[in-house]
Amino acid sequence: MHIGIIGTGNMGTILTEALINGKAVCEKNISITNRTIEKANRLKQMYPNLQIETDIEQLVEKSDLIFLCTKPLDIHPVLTKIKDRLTRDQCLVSITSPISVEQLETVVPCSCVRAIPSITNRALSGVCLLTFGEKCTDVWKNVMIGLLSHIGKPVIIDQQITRVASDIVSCGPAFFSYLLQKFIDAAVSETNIDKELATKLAADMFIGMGMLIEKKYYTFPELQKKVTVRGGITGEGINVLEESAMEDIFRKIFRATHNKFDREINIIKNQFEFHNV
Ligand SMILES: NC(=O)C1=CN([C@@H]2O[C@H](COP(=O)(O)OP(=O)(O)OC[C@H]3O[C@@H](n4cnc5c(N)ncnc54)[C@H](OP(=O)(O)O)[C@@H]3O)[C@@H](O)[C@H]2O)C=CC1
Ligand SMILES: O=C(O)[C@@H]1CCC=N1
Repeated sequence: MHIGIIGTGNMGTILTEALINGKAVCEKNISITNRTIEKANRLKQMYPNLQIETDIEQLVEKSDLIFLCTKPLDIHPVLTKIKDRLTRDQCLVSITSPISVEQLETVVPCSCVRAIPSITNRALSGVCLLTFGEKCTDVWKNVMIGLLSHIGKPVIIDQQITRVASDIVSCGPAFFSYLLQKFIDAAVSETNIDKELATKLAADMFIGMGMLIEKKYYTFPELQKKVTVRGGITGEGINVLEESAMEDIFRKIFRATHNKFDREINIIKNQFEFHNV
């Protein structure tokens, strides 16, 4: 199987690296292209057996499975360019949330999949969210599940929970590293610890906590209960969190991402409706 990757920005690069490092596919069986071709060339310096294609249509013709890794508004123009090169036997995968598999299916004749990755997939960990198009064949469904199992846990989701699932899986690493950064900064400004040590301690704590969850030793509530000794010090900190309207903050985050999502969906709807006129 030959894989084509359109767009080697942030996520296209991470996906390529993860597929190679996770031994999902050999370097030589991946072709990459990018609007600014230097970016694709940089990736080839790391993985010399990758194939570079300057012509997007040629990349599509030689690939069985094509990942579209551009930003949402760049997807429709790319689809318009490649649709006549795609055949029923191929499979097209979009990695962005505001474009549905149904929309992809209105433009291209092949199997369509949406696979929303997470930066955690770079460490061959975390979740990759999958939604299959109506016309996606069982063969391609199995290929996708098998392939993504090399870089994380594929989880099939319903279209209607796309945004919230993506908030948790894909935006989550940004949200929680932001909070961790604030935790470290406060430790440094309130005490005598230096930033380097505070960062190392916090990172190792986070990794350790992840292992506890992975090994299913504790659930999140159990973890809190075990650490919060009655009348002890952790409880003082938890009291501060409880008084800080944390729930409100997270509700606001989900509202903000969903509002942005709705705005993007409207712009994209116009692109696709115009196409189908
Ligand atoms: N960041 C994340 O954690 C996640 C991102 N996503 C999704 O991934 C997608 C990409 O995001 P991200 O990688 O951060 O964005 P980037 O801007 O880093 O990458 C997009 C790339 O697409 C290239 N591109 C645009 N148009 C074309 C074209 N016509 N032909 C070839 N290449 C093209 C751009 O080229 P150029 O260099 O010229 O700009 C750029 O390198 C988004 O839709 C996002 O929603 C999904 C899950 C997680
Ligand atoms: O399309 C998405 O939902 C992803 C999540 C992080 C950035 N983009």
